[in-house]
Amino acid sequence: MSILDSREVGRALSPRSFAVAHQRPNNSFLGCSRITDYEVLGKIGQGTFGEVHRARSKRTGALVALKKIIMHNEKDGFPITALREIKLLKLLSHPNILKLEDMAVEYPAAKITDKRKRPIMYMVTPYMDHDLSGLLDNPSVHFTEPQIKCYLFQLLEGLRYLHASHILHRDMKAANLLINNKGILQIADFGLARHYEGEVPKPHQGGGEGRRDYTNLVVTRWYRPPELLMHLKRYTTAIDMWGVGCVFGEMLVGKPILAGKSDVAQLQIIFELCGTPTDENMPGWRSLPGAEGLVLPPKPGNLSQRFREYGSGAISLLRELLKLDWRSRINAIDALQHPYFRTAPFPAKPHELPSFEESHELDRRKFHDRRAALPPAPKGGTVGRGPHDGPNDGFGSRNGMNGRPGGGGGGGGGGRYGRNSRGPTEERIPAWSRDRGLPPRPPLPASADGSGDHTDLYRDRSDRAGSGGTSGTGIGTGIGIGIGIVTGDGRPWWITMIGRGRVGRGVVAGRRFGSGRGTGNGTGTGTGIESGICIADSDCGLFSWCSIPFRPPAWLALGV
Ligand SMILES: Nc1ncnc2c1ncn2[C@@H]1O[C@H](COP(=O)(O)OP(=O)(O)OP(=O)(O)O)[C@@H](O)[C@H]1O
Repeated sequence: MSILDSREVGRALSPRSFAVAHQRPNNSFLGCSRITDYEVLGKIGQGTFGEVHRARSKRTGALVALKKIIMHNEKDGFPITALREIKLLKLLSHPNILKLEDMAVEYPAAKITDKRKRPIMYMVTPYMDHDLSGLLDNPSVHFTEPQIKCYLFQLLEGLRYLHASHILHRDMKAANLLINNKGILQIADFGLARHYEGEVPKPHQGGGEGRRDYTNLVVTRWYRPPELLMHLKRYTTAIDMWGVGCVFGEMLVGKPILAGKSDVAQLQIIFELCGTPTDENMPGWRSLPGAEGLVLPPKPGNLSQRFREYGSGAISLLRELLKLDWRSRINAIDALQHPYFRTAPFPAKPHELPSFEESHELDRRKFHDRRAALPPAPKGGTVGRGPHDGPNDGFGSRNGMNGRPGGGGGGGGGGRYGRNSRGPTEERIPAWSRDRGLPPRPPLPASADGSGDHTDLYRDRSDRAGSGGTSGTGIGTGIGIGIGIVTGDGRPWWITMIGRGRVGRGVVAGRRFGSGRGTGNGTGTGTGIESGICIADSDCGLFSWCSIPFRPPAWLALGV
């Protein structure tokens, strides 16, 4: 059965079969390069994750973005959230999803004085000229309706693909939507994404019912739907659709439409816009844990009033996206069919859109002073902006590239990929919010609460924080020998290595040598030897699996 067939019947694929069914073409992922294969041109983002740099591939001349994976505490090993982001991105292939093209490794300097022992890994993606949040902050940029429709349509196309592929993004927001000067929009930042085990959305059926519990500590507050704010754990793809509604409204008015300063305030302003919950517009809301003690006199929302200047089509779609009832909230399939896209003015074609001055989170600072009315900065201070990265700085002075001045700037400790600079319930403000007043991400849970979301990010982070549980992730160097199966067309092709490791399956980067021979279109055997670094997720068992392409130059593969 093809992946499409399985989507149609809505069967929840296991993560492994999902991965197998989504295997990207071999030539779409370079493998693992050295950082010196790229010429670093400058920093474009500094978030909680660390840094994003603009760079040029010395091999192809193409502009790329390098996202550094920070390891705040080397003992914790390679962040599991980064592992998941890499694994998911490597599997996905859609024009509206940011493509992971390569991984780049920066090895520590040989000098004895260099305390850094571990290599630094960078995710390599195509360079995009803007993120939507930065673009909206640029006072010289004014979106037209055809332009908004064009971006929104692409966003929905990307999300339809993600949801049909059983993936929840869980951090839908303007800052995570990248746009280039060819008018293409791509969904980025899969650090909170995860495999979704419920049924995939079907036409005219909204988001449907959830099948299992996940943590509700996801989604940046201003884009967080009411069911999450009221602690629903059995949520669905509808949580991303709420975020689309917030982004749509933001494109219309030019700034975030639901900028709550606390979770309680967030619910309040949602109810002002969408009306207070009732048994009709949000069935079952009273039994949500977060609804306890809420006394809400029925009150209609002011959405039509607030958005009246944008016309009935926009209001109607916005209303569908911002439905309090997550079960009947419109899904991406139906949103793409909404009359809004079929009435004049029609969506622009991407190539018709104007190009703009680059707008990234660091560029945003230059717009700050020019901006008349910024939304107020949310509470929370700059928590999460942890200590200096120290040995994990990257682009070390030995290669003379980019030269982060004296290691200054803090490197964004304690972000999604780290944990040590904020308390378990603290929230933090990403770097970009300093300029635009964007909200903190969800707080870490006080404890792993056994919600059943065993593979969840926060759950894993709290495990790593020492509450027991698994032994964490690891990174190590080693050499391995494996035998495996070769599939292909008679020529050496793929071999799946099974090797014993200190850590479980995960990212393996290094040089591999091997040989194998397939029989026709069937299978065969092969042997191989690998050396390099292995970054893995220790809750996955003792054995490491890696598929090794023998066709150069791809010699990195992610285990699934
Ligand atoms: N491929 C890219 N091209 C251009 N800019 C990029 C690219 N990837 C990321 N950026 C810039 O870096 C910023 C942060 O990237 P990303 O969202 O992936 O990291 P993050 O750690 O998840 O950030 P945060 O947690 O602070 O939202 C983006 O908002 C964008 O401005």
